[in-house]
Parts: sequence; C-alpha cells; structure tokens
Amino acid sequence: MIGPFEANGSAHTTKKVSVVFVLGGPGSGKGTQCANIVEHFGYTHLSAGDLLRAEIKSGSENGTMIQNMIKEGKIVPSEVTIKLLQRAIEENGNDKFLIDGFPRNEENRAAFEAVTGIEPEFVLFFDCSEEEMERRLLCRNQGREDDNIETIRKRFKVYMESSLPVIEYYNAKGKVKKIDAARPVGEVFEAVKAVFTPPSDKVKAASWSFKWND
Ligand SMILES: Nc1ncnc2c1ncn2[C@@H]1O[C@H](COP(=O)(O)OP(=O)(O)OP(=O)(O)O)[C@@H](O)[C@H]1O
Ligand SMILES: Nc1ccn([C@H]2C[C@H](O)[C@@H](COP(=O)(O)O)O2)c(=O)n1
Ligand SMILES: [Mg+2]
Repeated sequence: MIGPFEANGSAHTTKKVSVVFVLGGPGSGKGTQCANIVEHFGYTHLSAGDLLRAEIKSGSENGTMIQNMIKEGKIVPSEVTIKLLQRAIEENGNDKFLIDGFPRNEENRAAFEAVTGIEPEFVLFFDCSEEEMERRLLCRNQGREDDNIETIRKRFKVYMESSLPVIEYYNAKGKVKKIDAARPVGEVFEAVKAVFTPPSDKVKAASWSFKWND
C-alpha cells in the first residue's frame, strides 16, 4: 500500500492506495492491456484521456479548453487532470489503480506527487515503434478527434519531447517494467502477466507443471 492520499485536499480524508502508472506512446496498446489487467488482477483502470473526454461531454466550463488541447495533441494543465483523477480514486471503493496515460510530462509528474503524495508502485511501459503505433491509430475507428494523421504526428512529437523524459525519470529510480508492445495482443499480455504475478505464484505454477509432466 502506498499513501497517504488526501483526495480532497483536507487532512481528514486519507485513502491509502496502490498505483501503477501505465505509459507508452499513442496507440502502443495501454487501454487494451489495462482491460486485461483489470479482468485478471482486480485493478481499477483510470485513463486520463478518457476522463478528459468525459469532462468535455459533461459540458464542464473547462470542456472547450480541453477539447482544443486534445485536437492539437497538447497536454492539458495538470491541475485539471489531477482533479479528475483524484475524484475518480476517491469515488471508487477499490484501493488498486492503473493510471493510464499519466503522468504525461514533468509538470504532471511533479504536481501529482506534490498534491497526492503518491509514488507509483512501478511504471508499466509499453514500448512500440512509431510506424506500428501510427498503423494502429489510423485503424482504431473509435471516432476520436485526435486519430487523424495531422494530430497523430503532433502527439508523437509531444510523446518524444515531454513523455519519454518522465519514463526515463522513473527508469533511473528502477521503477520501469518495459514490455515489448509491438507483438500481438495475447503475447503482450503474457509479458504483462509475468509482471503482475507475485514470485511465489510463479514458483507454484512451475511446480504444478512439473508434477503434470511427471
Ligand atoms: N498488440 C496489438 N497488436 C495490434 N493491435 C493492437 C495491439 N494492442 C492494441 N491494438 C489496437 O491498436 C489500437 C490502439 O490501442 P489502444 O487504444 O489500446 O492504445 P493506447 O495506448 O491506449 O492509445 P492512446 O494513447 O491513443 O489512448 C486499438 O485499435 C487496439 O485494438
Ligand atoms: N495526462 C494527460 C493525458 C491525456 N491528455 C490529453 C492529451 C492526449 O493527446 C489526449 C488523449 O490521451 P490518450 O487517450 O491518448 O491517453 O488527452 C492530457 O492532456 N494529459
Ligand atoms: Mg488509450
């Protein structure tokens, strides 16, 4: 467990949570793999991008600003995104969260740490070539306003310039679990499972297969 987490900024509400940041380029498969992790390991999936898109739909006062930034592939000010993440964590009964697509830049990272006091347990990093990510985004077909070639290129630039340094920051702290995400979905998930399976369970699984083959 990691904490303390003061979800509403008051000293009275303290929820201890365990957080895994899920990072990787646009289209690397973060959302796809998070759905599998939720099913197998009981985490709650919070996608920063999904929360921002829901905020646009809700007609909030920040909606137009968020929409314009997403269309330009830019990163929304941390204050806005952190509030949405805090609210989602606080309203959820679970204590294990996958935070997908956040922190996206140094400002996101430092502000989240300062406001919540949360250090991620580890960072799951989906490593994939730009060519493969571009192919996937152009086929995604979910009606996202930012899945057009012009915005995709801007998102890649922001990823290289602002998001990779955050991954490097956590790598220097020994917190990054890197996954080769260029393979088919099932193969990627096998690698992901190995990261989430406690070492004691891996020993049990190995001895069962030994007995089976006996
Ligand atoms: N390993 C894979 N092989 C082929 N296609 C994949 C793989 N993983 C995901 N996809 C497909 O690629 C597209 C992008 O995947 P997904 O939405 O999970 O990426 P993402 O990292 O969440 O992207 P974004 O940062 O834009 O939200 C989807 O259409 C998904 O079905
Ligand atoms: N921390 C974040 C996460 C996302 N956004 C904005 C900018 C992204 O291009 C867009 C889509 O995110 P995705 O669904 O691809 O993870 O949402 C942001 O500003 N800050
Ligand atoms: Mg996604």
